[in-house]
Amino acid sequence: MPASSAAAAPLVAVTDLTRDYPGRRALDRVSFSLAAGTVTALVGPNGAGKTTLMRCLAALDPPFAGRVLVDGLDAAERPRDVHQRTGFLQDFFGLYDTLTVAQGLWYAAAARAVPESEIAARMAWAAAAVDLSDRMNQRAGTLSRGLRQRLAIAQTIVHRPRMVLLDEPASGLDPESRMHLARLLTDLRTAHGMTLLVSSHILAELEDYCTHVLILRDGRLVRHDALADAASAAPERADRPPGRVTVSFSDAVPDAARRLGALPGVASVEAGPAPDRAIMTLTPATAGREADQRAALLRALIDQGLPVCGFAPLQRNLTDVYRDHLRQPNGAGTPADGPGGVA
Ligand SMILES: Nc1ncnc2c1ncn2[C@@H]1O[C@H](COP(=O)(O)OP(=O)(O)OP(=O)(O)O)[C@@H](O)[C@H]1O
Repeated sequence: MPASSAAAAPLVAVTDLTRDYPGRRALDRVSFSLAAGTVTALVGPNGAGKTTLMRCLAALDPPFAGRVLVDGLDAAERPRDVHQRTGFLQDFFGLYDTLTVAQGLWYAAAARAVPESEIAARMAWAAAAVDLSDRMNQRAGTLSRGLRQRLAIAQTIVHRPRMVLLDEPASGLDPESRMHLARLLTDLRTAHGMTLLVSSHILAELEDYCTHVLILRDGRLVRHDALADAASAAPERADRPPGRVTVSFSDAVPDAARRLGALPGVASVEAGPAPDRAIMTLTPATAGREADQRAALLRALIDQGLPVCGFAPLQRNLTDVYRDHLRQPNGAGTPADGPGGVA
């Protein structure tokens, strides 16, 4: 269990959650918990069950079997209480086109039982969070696709929920708005203590703000880890991905690919992105000997008289972790509730 999640009490506890649609099992005995104050990337191929899981957590769909607890409340028994603690941005969200931004925010806050005396302050906060403060009087139906998305996010968080579920929140946003969204989600966690579950097919984007990753495949949970642990814990198997290092030189190195490729322990060399930089893929090392292998390579670079000014192992990122799991038969990775799981 990652140390980072050990101390915090779980805000969400899911046990053996199973959900069927006619003729199809969408979730199959899914168990995990989300520590308060974490941001979890929910990833998996199309049809893996991500939206179904979010709907069950949001107490919109009752489980066929199993249990969902949010803040200690059973979602099947107390759905309205769970609604008040939850903000859910669905992938196909609806807005009332004839309402202005302010009216939409007021309606969302009132529907989530925010006391009337607090609604104006919450509306101002949510509008500022998504950079819509100057459009309070514009009708939703006249907003662009990206602005509608931002309004929907503001409506999702206006009641300051403890748990926020966002299904593809970045779709339709321009690059600047996506960066803004990443900052907002980080802020919701760090400044407001919210717990977030975010699905997206753009893994690089999730990496900017997620602390954990949860991988679903065919309705089953195949991995749930703290992101740093998931990225460093390559599974012990024959096709374990080799290590990579990035090396910078203070001057361009002539004939770099040949010279670097001839060094001991180097399997291949990618030039660039600049002429004074290279990415080197190492030959497979015995588990636990990767650091020795890198030390030997650094010594060899210096012995060759190469002007090394930077040398760093390339971290495996979320994309690598995900690709790893897709390569395994039936997507079987570290069991979600095994040693690598998050409690
Ligand atoms: N209303 C429904 N009736 C029948 N089957 C459904 C229904 N909703 C979802 N399913 C099926 O349940 C499975 C899980 O669907 P879900 O929408 O949860 O997947 P997802 O991971 O969110 O997919 P995507 O990435 O494409 O949005 C899929 O096989 C889907 O076809």
